[in-house]
Amino acid sequence: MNAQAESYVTDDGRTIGPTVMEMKNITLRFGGVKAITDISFDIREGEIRAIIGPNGAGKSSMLNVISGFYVPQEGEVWYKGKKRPPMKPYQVAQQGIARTFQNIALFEGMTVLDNVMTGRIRQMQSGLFSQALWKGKAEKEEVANREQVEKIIDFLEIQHIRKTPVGRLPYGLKKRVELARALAAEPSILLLDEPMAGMNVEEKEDMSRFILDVNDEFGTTIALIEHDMGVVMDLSDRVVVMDYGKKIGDGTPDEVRNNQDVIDAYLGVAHD
Ligand SMILES: Nc1ncnc2c1ncn2[C@@H]1O[C@H](COP(=O)(O)OP(=O)(O)OP(=O)(O)O)[C@@H](O)[C@H]1O
Repeated sequence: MNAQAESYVTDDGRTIGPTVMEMKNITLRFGGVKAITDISFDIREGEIRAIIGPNGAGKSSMLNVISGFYVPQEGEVWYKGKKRPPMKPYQVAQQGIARTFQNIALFEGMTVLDNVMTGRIRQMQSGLFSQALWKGKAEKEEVANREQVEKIIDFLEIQHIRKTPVGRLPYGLKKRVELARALAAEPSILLLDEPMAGMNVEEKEDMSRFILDVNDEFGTTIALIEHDMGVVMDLSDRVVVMDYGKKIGDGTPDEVRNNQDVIDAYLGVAHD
C-alpha cells in the first residue's frame, strides 16, 4: 500500500491526516513459527486503527513490531516519512509511540498519581547532575510535568483515586490508570493491546468513550487490538484483519464486515 498524502474529514467531523506510519511487507518468525507473513498496512494521522483476528493470528506480534519490541526478519517500518532503523523499545517511545499492555503493567504499591508520573520519564530531561547545577530548570520541568499529569488525571476522571495505591483498584480503573500513564508521555501514536479485555459492559462503554475523547481532544493517533467486535466496529476508522499471520482484510468497518474472507475466517464464528 502506498502512503496516503491527502487528509479527509470523517462522517463525525474528525480530520484524518496523511499516513504517519507504514508497515511494509513485514515478516516475523519465532524459530520455525511464522507469526507474521508479508503484511503491509498504514496508519494515518489522527485515525483509530484496529487490528483484529482470531487467537494466534499475530496481532500482538504486530503491535510488538510497531513498538520496537520485536524486529521483523523482513520488511520495513516507516514512521513520519522515514524508514525506521532497528531500535530498542525505549528509543521508539522517545519518538512518541506509547503503549498499554494486555496484562496490566502498573506499579501496584504506588499511588495512581505516581504511576501516571512514571509516564513522564521521557520528558524528564534534567539528570541528577544538571539538576544540581540548574535547580531552577529542574523545578520548571517538574511543574510542567505535574501540570500535564494533572490535566490527564482530570480528563480521565480519576481525581478521586489519585492518592490510592493501584493495587487496591478494581480492574476497570486500573486499565484507565494505564491509559493515563501512556497519555502522560504525550504520544503521537498510542498502542492499546486489548483495552477492554476482562471488562464488564459498563466499563467497556466508559473505556470506549475515553478512547474517543483522547483521540478527539489530543488528536492522538490510536492503534488497537480488540476482540470485542461491537467495540471495534464502533470505534475504528479502519480495520486490519489478520488470520494465521496473514492479512485477509483491510478497510472501513463496513468494508471488512462485508469481506467474505473475513466472514469465513473470523466474523462468522463465535469468539471470546
Ligand atoms: N515469543 C514467542 N515465541 C514463539 N512463538 C510466539 C511468540 N509470540 C508469539 N508466538 C506465536 O506467534 C503466533 C502469533 O501470536 P500472537 O500472540 O501475535 O497472536 P495474537 O493474534 O495476538 O493472539 P491472541 O489473540 O491470542 O493474543 C502464534 O502462533 C504464537 O504461538
